[in-house]
Amino acid sequence: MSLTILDNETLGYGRTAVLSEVSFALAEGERVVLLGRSGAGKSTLLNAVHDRLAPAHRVALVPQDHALVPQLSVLRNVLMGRLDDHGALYNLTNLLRVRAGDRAGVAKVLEAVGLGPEIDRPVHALSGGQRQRVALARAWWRGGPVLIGDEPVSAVDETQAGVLLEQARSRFPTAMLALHDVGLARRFATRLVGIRRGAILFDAAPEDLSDAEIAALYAG
Ligand SMILES: Nc1ncnc2c1ncn2[C@@H]1O[C@H](COP(=O)(O)OP(=O)(O)OP(=O)(O)O)[C@@H](O)[C@H]1O
Repeated sequence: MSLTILDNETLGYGRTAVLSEVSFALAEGERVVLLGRSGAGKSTLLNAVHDRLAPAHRVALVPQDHALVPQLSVLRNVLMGRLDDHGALYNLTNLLRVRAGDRAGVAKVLEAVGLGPEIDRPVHALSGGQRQRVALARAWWRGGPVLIGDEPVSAVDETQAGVLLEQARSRFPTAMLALHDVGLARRFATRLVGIRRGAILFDAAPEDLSDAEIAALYAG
C-alpha cells in the first residue's frame, strides 16, 4: 500500500522551482534514502513528503536543524516528541514536574543513543553530535510507523551512525532519510533515490545501482 504520492508536482519556494514535475510514492515497509549534492533538493522532497503524510499518519521527524529548545534539558526536549498525545494541562504540569513514568521511558531511549548521563543537562551545553542524538531520541520516544530524517546521523562518527541507523531500522517499519554517506545509505536502504539538477535521476534498489551511477550524482 502506498503511503504518499506526489503526482507530477513541482516543489519549490515562492516562484522558484527546486524539483520540477516530481512523482514519488512511499510504500509501507520501505526504507528510502535520498542522495544528492548539497542544494539538490533532498530537504525539499523530504519536507513535501512529511507534509502530505503527517495529517493522516504518525510521523517521527528528525529535521536537519534538529529543532531543539537549547535552554531546556535533554529530558524535556525528548518529551516533546509526544506533546500531541496529551492535552495542554498534562503537558504543562509535566513540563514543570516530569512524571516518573515519562522520565523512566525517556531514560531508556537516551541510554539507547548513548546519552543516559546527559538527561538533566541543558541542550545548549551539549556538543553537536550529542544534540543530534537528542533529536534522534525525541524521534525514538515519539515512535510510530514512519521515520523521516534529514541527515540524521551527519554529526556522529561512522560507527555510531551505523548503530543509530540500525536502531532506526528496528524501531520504524518505514523510513525516508537523506544521507550523504553512500556506504551507510547502501546498508540502510531498500530504495536509493538520487536527485540531481531538479530531477530524480534514479530510484532503484541498492543492489541494482553501481558505484559509478551513484558517483555521477556528485560529479561536476
Ligand atoms: N526556505 C527556502 N527558501 C528559498 N529557497 C530555499 C529554501 N530552502 C531551500 N531553498 C533552496 O532550494 C534548493 C534545494 O534546497 P534543499 O534544502 O532541498 O537541498 P538539499 O539537497 O537538502 O541540500 P543540503 O544537502 O545542503 O541540505 C537550494 O537551492 C536552496 O537554496
